[in-house]
Amino acid sequence: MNKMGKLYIGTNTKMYMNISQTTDFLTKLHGLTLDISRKNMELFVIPSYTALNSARKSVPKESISLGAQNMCWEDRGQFTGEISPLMLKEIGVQIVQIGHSERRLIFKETDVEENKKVLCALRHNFTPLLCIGETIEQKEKGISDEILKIQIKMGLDKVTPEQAKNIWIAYEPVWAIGVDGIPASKEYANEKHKVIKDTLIELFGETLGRNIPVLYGGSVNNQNAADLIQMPYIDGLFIGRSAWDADNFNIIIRNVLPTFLKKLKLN
Ligand SMILES: O=C[C@H](O)COP(=O)(O)O
Repeated sequence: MNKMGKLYIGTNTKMYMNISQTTDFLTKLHGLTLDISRKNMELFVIPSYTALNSARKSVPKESISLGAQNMCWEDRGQFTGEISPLMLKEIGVQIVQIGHSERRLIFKETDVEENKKVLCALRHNFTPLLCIGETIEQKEKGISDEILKIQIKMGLDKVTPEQAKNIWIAYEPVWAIGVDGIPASKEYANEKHKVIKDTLIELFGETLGRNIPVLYGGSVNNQNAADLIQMPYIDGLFIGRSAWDADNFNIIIRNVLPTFLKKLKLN
């Protein structure tokens, strides 16, 4: 577990919410969670690009951190259709999601490209949320651990220990994500989180490596959220569908937080 004592919990709204849906969602979520101290919780939402500017104005950044779903690794230039770090800076985005499996699989992004984005995000003082995870084929071949290690080592290539303090990792097994996903068992997820932590420790040393937050994502819901968070190597949850209704997200947060705080006390 990370030693920062914070529950990391957030959602990526993928390509589902327009501007008003996003601001309504954020405003409601902010109101519902006002009484929860942010000392113990980092709450974040990653909306569509078009909604980001209005989203930032709709809720205080101290309440809900905002992230972009992707970012170009160059500041400016001939990159039609891309969004630069400077454009995200202008809006006041804090997090940049990098390498979601939908980017890797549908848009054929590679570990080398994810690494360029990670380095660029760090250069601009964003928190890169690097997403990693094995496909079902890789799992069945028994190479999940190797895949995770490659995605971490390639994705974080040339990241200095100082920069590593600002990184978050999301472990999202591809077979667990979305409408056809099967949630990973808490034991399986915990085992893979340990592989990830061990790899981070190998790269950045015991203290730094251990303190990089590793979040689990993939069919998290009201039923499995608290079970997942009680596991020693799971620092947070990265949720899709179950978090897109603010009331439901609030229920998940309130289910998870006491379990997380209890785990903190035991450590
Ligand atoms: O970015 C979030 C993940 O893809 C998880 O989505 P899901 O909870 O709908 O499976």
